[in-house]
Amino acid sequence: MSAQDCCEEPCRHFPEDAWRPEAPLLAVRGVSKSWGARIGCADVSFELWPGEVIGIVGESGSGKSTLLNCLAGHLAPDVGEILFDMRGAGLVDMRRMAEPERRRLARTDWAFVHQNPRDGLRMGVSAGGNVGERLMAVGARHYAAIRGQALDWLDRVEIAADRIDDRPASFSGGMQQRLQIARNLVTGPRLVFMDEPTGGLDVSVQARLLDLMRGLVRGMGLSAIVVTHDLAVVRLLADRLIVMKGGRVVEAGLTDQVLDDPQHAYTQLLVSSVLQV
Ligand SMILES: Nc1ncnc2c1ncn2[C@@H]1O[C@H](COP(=O)(O)OP(=O)(O)OP(=O)(O)O)[C@@H](O)[C@H]1O
Repeated sequence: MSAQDCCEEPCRHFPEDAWRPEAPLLAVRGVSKSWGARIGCADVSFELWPGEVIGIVGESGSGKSTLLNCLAGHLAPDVGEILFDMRGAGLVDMRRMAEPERRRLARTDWAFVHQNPRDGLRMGVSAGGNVGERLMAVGARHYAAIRGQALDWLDRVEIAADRIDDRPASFSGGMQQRLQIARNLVTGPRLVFMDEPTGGLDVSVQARLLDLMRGLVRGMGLSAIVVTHDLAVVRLLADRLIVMKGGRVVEAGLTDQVLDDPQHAYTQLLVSSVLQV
């Protein structure tokens, strides 16, 4: 498939300046991270393709967060390569990237949705400011345009326009999480990391958030890596699934295949422990 026959212009699956048919967006090769004798994650390899969502699942302590934090540059792996398809420069090893460049990526092409919205929002800044700030980080300067885009994004995440000047501390947990998503997606990042995005929310709030996230992910053709212990989240969001146990990948494949016909005993246990996925 080519950019021409993918979707309407501009095509987010195949951005013109980054179009390389054979290049994954992210290539992870043999990544390991330990704390002393304790394994965080061990020898993890996979590729993420443009427009693809990969879910990482496993029980508590299986290494999901360690891996995600290595991928997002929050932790330095002990060994292994994490290659990102930089615009115009091809796959670049993140370990060789200078810190300012990595920070610039985190503000522009990458986004990180934290489980706790307080970790991803500026609680002392208005909702509109939280969204606008990210736009300013990529060069937006025109106040009316920034406010207009912030309003548009608040609407997309179902936050009423009259809350634009309110601080997130006055929002419910679900609203805070939706605001964090708006802040992250407003600049159209090429890669989104999500750490338990629905964790800590009531079940009904989770369902609404998941529905919203699915619409945004599919509508924007986002590439994302979603860490969760909730199989319902990956069933709805992820094209492919990586199952971790004890820091290692024990099974990987298309989400429906892995969940409907799990091959590894641990995956079978995970799936059977959930009544309905
Ligand atoms: N900062 C740290 N110092 C020491 N050990 C750590 C640290 N962070 C994680 N670990 C260890 O690494 C292993 C993997 O932990 P990790 O948090 O990645 O698992 P997880 O699957 O994300 O768990 P959870 O779902 O509970 O967040 C665990 O044994 C954990 O104790």
